[in-house]
Amino acid sequence: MQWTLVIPLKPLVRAKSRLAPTAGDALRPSLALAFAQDTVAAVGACAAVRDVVVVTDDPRAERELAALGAHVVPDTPQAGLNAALAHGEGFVRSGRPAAAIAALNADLPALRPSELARVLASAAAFPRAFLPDATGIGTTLLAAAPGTELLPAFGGASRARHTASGAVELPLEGVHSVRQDVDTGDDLRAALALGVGPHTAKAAAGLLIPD
Ligand SMILES: Nc1nc2c(ncn2[C@@H]2O[C@H](COP(=O)(O)OP(=O)(O)OP(=O)(O)O)[C@@H](O)[C@H]2O)c(=O)[nH]1
Ligand SMILES: C=C(OP(=O)(O)O)C(=O)O
Repeated sequence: MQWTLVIPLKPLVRAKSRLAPTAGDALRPSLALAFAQDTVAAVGACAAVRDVVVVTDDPRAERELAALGAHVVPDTPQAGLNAALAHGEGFVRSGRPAAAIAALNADLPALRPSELARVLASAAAFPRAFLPDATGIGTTLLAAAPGTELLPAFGGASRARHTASGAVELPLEGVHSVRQDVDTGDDLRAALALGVGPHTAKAAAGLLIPD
């Protein structure tokens, strides 16, 4: 099965607010963009991915992510992450009603194409499936097979919400790079230890991240 990935991204000035103590307001937008660039580049290099749709209103992100091959769709006037994902899903399925769709966070700077391919291959066995984040509280990926609505319920404790909504939690080991989202300084340290992509490596080079 070939997948269309839908990746939501907030305007960069508002993104990654929980990284303020680590990055400060001057660096944070560039760091958020770097995470998204490394995420989109890894997704584009995954053999199981047909195409990538980014939902964002940010002009700088639009330019940089389109240069990596993403199709960029403006956000919906309806606020919030789940509205943005439903909007991206609607855009994709208005052209290809039978598309297999997976929503993926834009803050996965250590993402490896081979691990994403394993997750998507496993998701293909279910109508709706998801992968919990590294903390075990949230979600990094939610997949919907052809003919199934995505019904995204991201934000905060979304693992429990996705389970309650009937999505199957993928019981995978060894896919750390797909689970390691970066919200805090500790998350960034964990992602750097896994090995981040070139954009994040450059953007994070000047940061002092205590052990
Ligand atoms: N298009 C779009 N993307 C969103 C929106 N809200 C959150 N996102 C994206 O959804 C993913 C997870 O978001 P969060 O972790 O809640 O937000 P964040 O900006 O990454 O971090 P915080 O500011 O620390 O909450 C990230 O890729 C965000 O950029 C929204 O309203 N529209
Ligand atoms: C959006 C989510 O996560 P966070 O807010 O922790 O990035 C989520 O896990 O559903």
